[in-house]
Amino acid sequence: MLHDPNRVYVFDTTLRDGEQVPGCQLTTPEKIEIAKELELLGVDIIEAGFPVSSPGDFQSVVEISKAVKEPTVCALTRANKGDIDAAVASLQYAKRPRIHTGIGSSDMHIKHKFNSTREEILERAVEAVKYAKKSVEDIEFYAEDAGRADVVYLAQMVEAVIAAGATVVNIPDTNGYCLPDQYGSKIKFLKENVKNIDKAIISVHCHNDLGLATANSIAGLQNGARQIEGTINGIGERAGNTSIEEVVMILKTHHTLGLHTNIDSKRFYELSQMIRTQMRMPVQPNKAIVGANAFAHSSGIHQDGFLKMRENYEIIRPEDVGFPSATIVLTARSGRHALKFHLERLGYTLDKEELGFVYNNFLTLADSKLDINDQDLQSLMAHRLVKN
Ligand SMILES: CC(=O)SCCNC(=O)CCNC(=O)[C@H](O)C(C)(C)COP(=O)(O)OP(=O)(O)OC[C@H]1O[C@@H](n2cnc3c(N)ncnc32)[C@H](O)[C@@H]1OP(=O)(O)O
Ligand SMILES: CC(C)C(=O)C(=O)O
Repeated sequence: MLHDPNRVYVFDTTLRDGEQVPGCQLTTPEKIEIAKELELLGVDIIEAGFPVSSPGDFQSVVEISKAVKEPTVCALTRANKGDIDAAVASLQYAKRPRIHTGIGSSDMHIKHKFNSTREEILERAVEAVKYAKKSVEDIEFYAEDAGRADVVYLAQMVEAVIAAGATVVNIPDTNGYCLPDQYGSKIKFLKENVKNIDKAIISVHCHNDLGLATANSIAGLQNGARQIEGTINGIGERAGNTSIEEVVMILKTHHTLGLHTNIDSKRFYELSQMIRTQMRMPVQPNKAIVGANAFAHSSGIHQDGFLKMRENYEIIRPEDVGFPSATIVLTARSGRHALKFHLERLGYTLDKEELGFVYNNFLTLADSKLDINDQDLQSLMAHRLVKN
């Protein structure tokens, strides 16, 4: 069913799973602004909300459906008619509507959330897909907590929902439990044992409770999944979701994987800043790809290597993700090459002896001051050794 077997579809859930984060709730106009940016980024699917959850979320899905043209607009539901009816109504203006319905698939959820049995849950899953299919062609089914589900039962569920009309089957590691090889093996098993699997796309939706969301998503893609679900900045329930910028840049960096997306990665940094501001959720400075220090070189050995050839210490070019530029930060761990670089930038050319003198003064200052700025350098130069 896929035209290009190496194309990975990007499903953004910043406005749904991301927005579940305490303090990150957005107004409809804010969501529309973000949705338009996601469209420019090139995401294939925008999960716009959970329409039954509140009148505001319902209206957001309506307005996002009107505001974007290219991406599929998706609405989340539980496996019941009321949720699905609300989703159908909210998607009435979407050019490409998708309903994302599903139910728990692990014995933990079946017994302790639903007080039910595998058989009953399988029936509810199939009924929900069939019901949604009456109104919308594109149906994604999520097998919640698939990371902890018995793989044989999971395969039965996946086969049944595809037969009922699901076009995408989402295998979420809802609790961020799996190791990459376990998650990859689960996807491989489904690919090899579900007899109608070629009629649907397998999607990966991973959480970051053990810091493995991105690694697990990649393992899923390596084993046959072709849709990845995630958020900008990795925000999401608890420890967050897979970070879209990480997955996209992994695929771009590792050509041997042979996979590609439609994402314009040069937009990542700006969008990350926008999400940070609008959702009031700071980005950790060491966050891969978009963190403030992602391209900051601060120790002498690295700075020297970077100045000789940037690829010594950069596997991604900042411009490829729209990051303003790499920086050489002067600290007490910097060496003479970094100091010389900054002094030359300010117009000073020093010989070895002069540089050594200024460097010693620089170290004394840097031991007591965290951030050495241009003004500090000017002041150090005012006291430099002047040769006769
Ligand atoms: C895996 C995910 O769904 S991630 C998305 C999580 N996002 C959210 O929960 C945000 C939106 N949620 C909400 O606004 C509310 O929880 C609502 C409107 C959906 C439901 O609210 P309430 O009716 O008050 O129920 P509450 O949230 O307390 O409990 C959830 C109910 O849904 C049931 N449920 C949970 N998941 C599913 C599912 N996938 N399919 C069918 N029923 C489900 C639970 O068993 C429980 O039912 P019960 O009352 O018979 O025990
Ligand atoms: C709705 C589903 C896909 C989800 O968010 C999860 O399982 O984590």
